[in-house]
Amino acid sequence: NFGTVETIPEAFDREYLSPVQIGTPPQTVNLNFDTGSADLWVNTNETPENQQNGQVEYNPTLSSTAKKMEGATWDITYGDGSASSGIVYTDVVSIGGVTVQSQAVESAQQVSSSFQADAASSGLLGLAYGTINTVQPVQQKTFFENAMNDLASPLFTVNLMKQAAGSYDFGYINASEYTGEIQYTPVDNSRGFWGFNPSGFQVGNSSFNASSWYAIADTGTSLLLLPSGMVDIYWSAVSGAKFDALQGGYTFPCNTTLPSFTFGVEEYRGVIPGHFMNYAAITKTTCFGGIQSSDALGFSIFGDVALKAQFVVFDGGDNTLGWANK
Ligand SMILES: O=C(NNC1=NCCC1)c1ccc(Br)cc1
Repeated sequence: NFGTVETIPEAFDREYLSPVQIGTPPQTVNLNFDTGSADLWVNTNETPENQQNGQVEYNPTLSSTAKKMEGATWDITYGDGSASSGIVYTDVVSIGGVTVQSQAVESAQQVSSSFQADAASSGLLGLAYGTINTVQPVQQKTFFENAMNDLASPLFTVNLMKQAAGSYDFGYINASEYTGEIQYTPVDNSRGFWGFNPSGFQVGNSSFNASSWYAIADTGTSLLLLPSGMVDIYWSAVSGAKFDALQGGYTFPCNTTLPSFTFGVEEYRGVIPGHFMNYAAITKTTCFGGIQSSDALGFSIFGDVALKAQFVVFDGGDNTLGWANK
């Protein structure tokens, strides 16, 4: 079978939320689909009231198919320092018509401040490899891994949009969502991520700089995080741009016209329009850049700033990533 679900951007395209049905009768919660992690966790009736801000909850006691996973716990810390932890149930989970009968659904008994403040998001749905799922003592599979063998094709596609509804498709490739040919490239999943080797980059219409490095495709990270050498070259082309230690990255005058950023995947060239690199206004006149350094993280992240300019196939059958413009 196959299915599709819409994904809606929050302010500044900071994150994208998609409706997920959990339990019997189905309870719908909006979750942040995250190809950079592998836990499906939700705010529930067990999440302390003082750690919530109106989020919609999943209540396993109201689901006839919910089963507590005795003795199981989870505890996750994300790359931005946010964290959550709790206990585990299994229940029926459906996304866009694709159903997994017994999915590990992790109930949050503790969530950190950024999750507490995010009223629209009821939790995260991990789409990385289950080798980095945090459930103990028995590690659990992701929704995609549980669904994969029943899907028409063992893949999902990500079509994020700038300030507009996009979609996650499971089990099929919708040719109307991209232009040109899809460039497939091998995935290095040794760290549990959808890792790949970009082949270089280009700022605006200048020459292409061939270079091979390691990066991950991560829908859960908002920005495009690259080695500082590339980031410095990009922002050196923007008059008035500067590294602002107080803001923790490059800022630039909001009225500047920004150059595009092109990345290579083998011979393919993915183009990110210049205005996608304006992440958010800090003041009326100063804006925060969407391309920032990944040096502190250890490797590059193609987050939403890059992904919303692309159609990306996450193929769990042959462990490849497919890239196309749109
Ligand atoms: O945590 C990561 N991605 N997902 C999310 N971030 C914030 C909430 C969800 C992440 C993954 C790999 C690396 Br390297 C850095 C960060």
